Amino acid sequence: MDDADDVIDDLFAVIEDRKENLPEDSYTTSLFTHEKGENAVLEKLGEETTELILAAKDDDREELAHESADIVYHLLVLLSMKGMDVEDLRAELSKRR
Ligand SMILES: N=c1c2ncn([C@@H]3O[C@H](COP(=O)(O)OP(=O)(O)OP(=O)(O)O)[C@@H](O)[C@H]3O)c2ncn1[C@@H]1O[C@H](COP(=O)(O)O)[C@@H](O)[C@H]1O
Repeated sequence: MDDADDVIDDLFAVIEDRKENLPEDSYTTSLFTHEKGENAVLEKLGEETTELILAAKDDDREELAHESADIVYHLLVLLSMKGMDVEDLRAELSKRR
């Protein structure tokens, strides 16, 4: 795997590190410690999915890529919150091939 292939695994490792160490000035930490609990990340996923749909309707490929990345990041945070791993996602996708 080259650097680009590693990017999702690397991002998940950063998220796991934030969960364990809760550094200040980290957006990821703010999600793990949010007073709304997991609802904060669920709300973000809802908002960003709406933004993704609007970008698709506008045929705005740059915005579509931006919102896709926001969704993948927040999805990985959600998996981490649930004690799941990026491997669970990979396994589920592989099963469907
Ligand atoms: N991939 C992401 C990532 N994607 C989105 N976000 C944050 O998610 C929030 C998205 O919420 P909003 O859509 O409301 O954001 P916005 O600023 O209004 O932007 P728009 O979507 O409206 O353009 C923003 O604050 C983004 O900074 C992310 N924050 C962090 N990461 C990754 O996580 C790593 C660790 O980040 P920290 O935990 O902040 O150190 C970073 O190095 C990145 O690799």
